Amino acid sequence: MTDSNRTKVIKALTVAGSDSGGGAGIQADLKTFQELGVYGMSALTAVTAQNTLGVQGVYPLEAEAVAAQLDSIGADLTPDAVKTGMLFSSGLIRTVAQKFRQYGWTKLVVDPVMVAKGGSPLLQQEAVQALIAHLLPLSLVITPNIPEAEILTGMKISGMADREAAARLVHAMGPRYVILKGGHDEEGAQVTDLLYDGEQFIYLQSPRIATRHTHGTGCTFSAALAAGLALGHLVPQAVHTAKAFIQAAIEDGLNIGAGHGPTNHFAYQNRLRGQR
Ligand SMILES: Nc1ncnc2c1ncn2[C@@H]1O[C@H](COP(=O)(O)OP(=O)(O)O)[C@@H](O)[C@H]1O
Ligand SMILES: Cc1ncc(COP(=O)(O)OP(=O)(O)O)c(N)n1
Repeated sequence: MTDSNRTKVIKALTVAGSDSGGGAGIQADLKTFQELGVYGMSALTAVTAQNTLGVQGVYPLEAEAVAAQLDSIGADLTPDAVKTGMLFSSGLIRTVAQKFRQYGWTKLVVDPVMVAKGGSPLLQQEAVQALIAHLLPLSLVITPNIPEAEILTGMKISGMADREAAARLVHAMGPRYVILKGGHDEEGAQVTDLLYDGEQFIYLQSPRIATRHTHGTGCTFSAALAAGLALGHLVPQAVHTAKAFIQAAIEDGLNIGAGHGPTNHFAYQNRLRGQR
């Protein structure tokens, strides 16, 4: 293939932590990008020692190292969309936000990762204000789960009316779209993710899957969303694909390790290929 007849390569960037177990973080994001036909790039914020049993260690990188990775990408490889995951500290959040402004990366999905499933903190408490002040105003979409929305808004969420109220409050912090994910609401046979654009609510429902193999669901969902945006889809369309991607990935979850196994990043494409 010559340089001139190459088709355009769609690229997405994840700014997140590494999960040594491969189910969440950078690893989940890159697998998801690849499965959706998007070239994946990464800027690492932290290394975690992690497996299906939990998080055994968290080792954040220096802000200088994160800035250098973003500069290397910014100087050469413009991403078509960007997502953030684990950012750990207010210093890293300020650095990342400053680089996003510098390079004009506005197709931005913020997954406000705070705590891993086993309870280990992935964002320092004092960094929540930095997230609100520096990153939310830059974001196109934010994808909190229910506990994250409670921390961002300071309100207790119980029931759909509370979720709508919380989505309004988060929207007022700057993102153009809020997706308040419903995985932590264990009521009922359906899981409902709420999409709010500042005017109307869209309810994305899917059957609740009874499984403990849900490690990395939030990372995978937000990465699928970023991949869709990179491909040029509008937010409502990209959310539908992300929901289908995560549904398939949870349904075919991987029973590896002794704890919460990861979702199956192959599942969505396997189904499209008729291999299940
Ligand atoms: N048991 C489940 N069955 C079906 N979908 C689920 C289940 N748990 C989570 N999801 C989906 O996975 C995505 C992540 O949800 P959630 O668990 O709320 O976030 P997080 O992984 O960030 O804690 C959402 O799209 C949600 O609807
Ligand atoms: C390195 C790293 N980043 C993010 C997470 C949290 O991932 P999430 O998709 O919310 O999945 P669970 O932790 O809830 O399984 C993580 N664990 N590690």
